[in-house]
Amino acid sequence: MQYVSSRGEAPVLGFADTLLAGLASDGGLYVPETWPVLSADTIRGFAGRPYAEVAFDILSPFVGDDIAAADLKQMVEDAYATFPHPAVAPLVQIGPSHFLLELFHGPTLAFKDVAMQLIARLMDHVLGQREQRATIVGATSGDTGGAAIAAFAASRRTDIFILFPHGRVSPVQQRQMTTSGADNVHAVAVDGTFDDCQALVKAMFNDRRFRERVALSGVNSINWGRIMAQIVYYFTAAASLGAPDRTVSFTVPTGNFGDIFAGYGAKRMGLPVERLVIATNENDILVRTLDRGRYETTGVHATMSPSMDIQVSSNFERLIFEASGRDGELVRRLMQQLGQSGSFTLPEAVLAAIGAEFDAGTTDEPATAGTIKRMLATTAYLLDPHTAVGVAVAESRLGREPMITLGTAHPAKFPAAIEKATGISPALPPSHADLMQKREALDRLPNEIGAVQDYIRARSRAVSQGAEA
Ligand SMILES: Cc1ncc(COP(=O)(O)O)c(C=O)c1O
Ligand SMILES: N[C@@H](CCOP(=O)(O)O)C(=O)O
Repeated sequence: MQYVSSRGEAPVLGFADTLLAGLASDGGLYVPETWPVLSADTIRGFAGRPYAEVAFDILSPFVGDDIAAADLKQMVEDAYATFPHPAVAPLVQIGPSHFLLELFHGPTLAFKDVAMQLIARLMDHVLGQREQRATIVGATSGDTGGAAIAAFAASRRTDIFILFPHGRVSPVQQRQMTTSGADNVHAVAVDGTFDDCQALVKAMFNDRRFRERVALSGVNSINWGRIMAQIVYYFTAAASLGAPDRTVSFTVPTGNFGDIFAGYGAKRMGLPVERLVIATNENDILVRTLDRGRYETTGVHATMSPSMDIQVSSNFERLIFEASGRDGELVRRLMQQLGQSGSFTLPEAVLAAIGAEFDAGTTDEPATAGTIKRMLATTAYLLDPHTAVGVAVAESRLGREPMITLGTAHPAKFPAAIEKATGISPALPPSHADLMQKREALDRLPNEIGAVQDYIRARSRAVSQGAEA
């Protein structure tokens, strides 16, 4: 399988190079040159099979010959063995035709573990084959960072630098990033928002000299490996409800648009999906864009679902590329306008193509808290605030087909918000029992690219070893 950039100017790469590249050299995001399509019989056959087996079948065409099948199989099995739940991503019924896909049974209690546990293994494998080291950078609004650190702390070939917005992540999220004790892990609190952290990461990728010097790689959902791994659970969930003989819809709590783009990918691969519903908190840029065709950043609001406090939704670029018939020149122009003025307007045909596949809805803070409280009272199910945004939006869009809302985090990651909504303070699972007692290690940096690059240059072993093992 080959991968092309959404901006059309970067070299076409194979899977292993795409995985290590993170962002394309023209600033675009990689997508597969063609979407593999699975037959109805293949999809039907996923029902009831172990998650790791289904994952191997779905991921194999994306990986192609770059990794031997036996190695890929082993890495997939090892990745999902870290999930204590036997189903990995179980489905729970919360209404007559409404289901929750619980994606938070991994090591850091968030859906990010599903992809991160796998791509850490894939990257170490590829780096090992090449006898190289890499410097991983990531921006996080809370969950990506913890999941990446948990997955890469055991890596022998990477140093990982995670930038998070100072004071804007929950205490549990912060401690998941600052207490690993691993010497290849660097947690950095930046004086800024998540969007600032993400802009710093993209600026580092766009600085060719720096990128080459430190052998830069990324683990945000700008990396195709993340999206690829997240496609799998759309298939397992839908197949368990009767797909392909029954159509389903998905509602996805959305920030950076990676998770819902994976749902779009599943649809392109043949999964019968009626609607993909984007659910946002008060940071509703995507809802406004689908309504009016104008993508316009307005400044970020802090909410009780902090991991979705995002304005620049990176993976929307991948969708524009697809919805425009893969017009890299258009994507380049729109992204340039976004950089210059903080906004762009979608051509009507592109907006119509997006509207044909996606719905979007937003919910405010009182409604999110009300949903957590009501769900607890009526079903004894405790939602985390991000999942609650999804449930609130999904409830206004239930149709004849089953609706699957993605449960993206465990409520115990956000105890203050849950306690405020319900009066209950959820306990962390036993795997996290000593988290709040562990010693923290972090550094604080200004929102300045020079300061961040100096920090990384001084600590990356890819630099001191000339990007070689
Ligand atoms: C708990 C939680 N829910 C939802 C999201 C939004 O997912 P995405 O950024 O892929 O749209 C995130 C962050 O990405 C998250 O951490
Ligand atoms: N919500 C995310 C933001 C980064 O998203 P990613 O999926 O692109 O890594 C987080 O929790 O950090």
